[in-house]
Amino acid sequence: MTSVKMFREESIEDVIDGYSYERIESISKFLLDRTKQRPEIGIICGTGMGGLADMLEDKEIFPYKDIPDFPVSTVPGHSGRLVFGNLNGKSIICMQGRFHVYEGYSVWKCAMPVRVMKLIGVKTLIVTNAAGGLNRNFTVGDIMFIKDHINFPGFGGDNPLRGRNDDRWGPRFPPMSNAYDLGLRQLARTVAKELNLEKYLQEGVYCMLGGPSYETVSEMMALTLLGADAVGMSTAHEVIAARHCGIRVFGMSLITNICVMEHDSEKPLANHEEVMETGNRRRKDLEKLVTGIIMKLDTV
Ligand SMILES: O=P(O)(O)O[C@H]1O[C@H](CO)[C@@H](O)[C@H]1O
Ligand SMILES: Nc1nc2[nH]cnc2c(=O)[nH]1
Repeated sequence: MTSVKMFREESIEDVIDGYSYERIESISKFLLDRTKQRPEIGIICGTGMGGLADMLEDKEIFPYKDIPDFPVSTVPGHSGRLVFGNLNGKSIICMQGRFHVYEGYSVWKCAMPVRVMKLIGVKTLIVTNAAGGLNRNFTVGDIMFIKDHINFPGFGGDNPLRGRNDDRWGPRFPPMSNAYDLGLRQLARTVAKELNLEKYLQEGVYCMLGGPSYETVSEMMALTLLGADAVGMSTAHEVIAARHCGIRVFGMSLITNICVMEHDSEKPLANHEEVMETGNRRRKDLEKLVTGIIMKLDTV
């Protein structure tokens, strides 16, 4: 009996080249031929934060499964659609669902849509995620502006830029020490103040692990020693791809659960239902914050 393959198998060329420039160009052309939007702002929705795409007006929706050569989303809380639309007159492209390495995709494949955004014309990327709070001062529902990341898979060479470098995207060895734009963070802080959201605000370091298992107690303690304030399974690869091709980045984590750093504790364990529930509960404030930032983007 023959089995049905869901994914095109990766050839050795794929592994070395990732998605070639031309392959990504044809995906962006497919989209540009089918939308009237010409967005300069991109949004990636974290788990349970798909509402950020729902708030767009005049939506044009492309399910990932209908975009040639695009991966598909497999995680609850990630709808799997590219949504184009307007937010108070500004043209936006939004990934309502991202790709994670634990889904079985290569890290360069997970980051590939960021390059599609680049060829579509995106100049600023707003990246959001759900994350576990490691910092003792954090509370469930806090919003952490990301000032830096620790790309744990990258320590072992699992970097989205691995493989042949195409200079049309950016240099072989891009700096990453200013990945999260200071001006955008300052702008976001001003907007949060205006919206009375200051009490939820945190700023810190996001650590990306491969997942899908949540952390052991000893792993959480180790991450804290390394200087991480929040932990998740995404974002760093997208930000690296964005910075490599010159897109400026604002990132924020919704603290959906607090990491329990005691052995043999009887406190509830991390779970995806809590992660999605917190996303839903905090959705309105996140939407107001993102809208406010987008409205003032021209000022920085
Ligand atoms: O990072 P996002 O996609 O927001 O989701 C986070 O939440 C999921 C785990 O509950 C993981 O996918 C983790 O990365
Ligand atoms: N790795 C990890 N990812 C998360 N995503 C949301 N919460 C968590 C968490 O506690 N750990």
